[in-house]
Amino acid sequence: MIDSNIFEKMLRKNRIFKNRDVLRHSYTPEYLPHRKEQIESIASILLPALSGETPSNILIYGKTGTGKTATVKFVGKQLEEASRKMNVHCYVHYLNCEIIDTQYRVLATLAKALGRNVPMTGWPTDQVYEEVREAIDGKDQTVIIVLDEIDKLVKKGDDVLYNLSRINSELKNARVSLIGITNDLKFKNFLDPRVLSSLSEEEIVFPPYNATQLEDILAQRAELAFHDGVLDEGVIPYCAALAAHEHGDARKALDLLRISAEIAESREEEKVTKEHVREAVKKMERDNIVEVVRTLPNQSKIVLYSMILLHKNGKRKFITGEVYAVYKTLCKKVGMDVLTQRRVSDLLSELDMLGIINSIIISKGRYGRTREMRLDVPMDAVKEAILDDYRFEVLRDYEDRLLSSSLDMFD
Ligand SMILES: Nc1ncnc2c1ncn2[C@@H]1O[C@H](COP(=O)(O)OP(=O)(O)OP(=O)(O)O)[C@@H](O)[C@H]1O
Repeated sequence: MIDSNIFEKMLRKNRIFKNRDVLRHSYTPEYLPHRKEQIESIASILLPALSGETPSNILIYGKTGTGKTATVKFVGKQLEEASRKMNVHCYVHYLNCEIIDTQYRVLATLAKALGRNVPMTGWPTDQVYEEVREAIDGKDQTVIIVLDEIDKLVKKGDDVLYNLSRINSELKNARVSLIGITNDLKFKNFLDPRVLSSLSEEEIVFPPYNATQLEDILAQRAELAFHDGVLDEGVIPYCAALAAHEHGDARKALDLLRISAEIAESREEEKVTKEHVREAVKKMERDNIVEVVRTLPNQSKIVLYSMILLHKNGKRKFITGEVYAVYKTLCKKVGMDVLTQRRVSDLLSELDMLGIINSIIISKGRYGRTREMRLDVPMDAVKEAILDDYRFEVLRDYEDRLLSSSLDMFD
């Protein structure tokens, strides 16, 4: 029998997802359960925009995944819709300051959004600001500028916030209102007090979701994302409970649900079960640790790799001296400076704090104290993350030899 088309075959197997995109971070839902209060507060602050008045600036804060961005985008869309119907000019411009993170970029992005031809580098900042001011004041309009992750802008010491918070005094025809969003309240301490008082004319807090609220959010999204009857009964409550336990983060809850379903799909199973959720948790933890390992300084990577070799050699607990001996050999192999044992001990403390190793301090009576460590990571994934760095590639060939030579000394 001739095999049918590969895509058709794959599509037939895909019985889980009806629309995977609605579980992605980029999707803005049409309806936001449990954010009625926040939606109404923001809308009532912005309402004057529809009658040609200047809305107060708003500072919004709350932990990650509490729906700040989704809510502001939702209200912004509704405002633009209402203004179109009423024939008034209201526009919302959304900027993510994690990406657009300097005064110049903020102004140039705004200028472009307002139809001005400004290059993304090269002009004097004053000139770009002038373009923005002119473009805004070109007609009777209200422009709402949303600065998401506003703390990223402040940390770079930019005074764009100062300029934007004063722009209304230089406008004749138009009005500007700012909405700052952050999950880092400490950033207020770094803010110019004049900017702070202007920006926080109104403050709105987004509390974390509890498990029941997360269940509603997941259920609403699941209806769009999955074919009927695909989710086992306990799956949504389980994802919601796990995410509620970790700061009530809706993004985490949605990720858990999506990854659980992807695991079921990849195994060509017809239902998503709690077992898939448990595996999704492990996968997310593994991915997190691998991400942390990738960003470690090189010296820490070598220290960690030394422990992986010890572990591979059958050792489950090790002390600093043992790690140090392997570390020294590895440093020579990759041509890196050898740090003192004292420094390596500090690096071990850092790895402990990051949760990559587990260590306990053991008292040896009059011989002092020593640190006993165990590795607490998905070994192969972490090893690959370290060896991914081309400078450490060489260790791959040496692994077996290093194991037999450098560990002899502990026998
Ligand atoms: N009430 C809700 N109803 C439906 N989906 C929601 C709700 N709250 C959050 N979400 C979804 O959860 C995810 C995270 O939300 P959002 O990006 O708005 O959080 P945030 O508070 O801005 O987080 P961060 O501070 O990390 O940027 C998004 O996919 C969003 O669509």
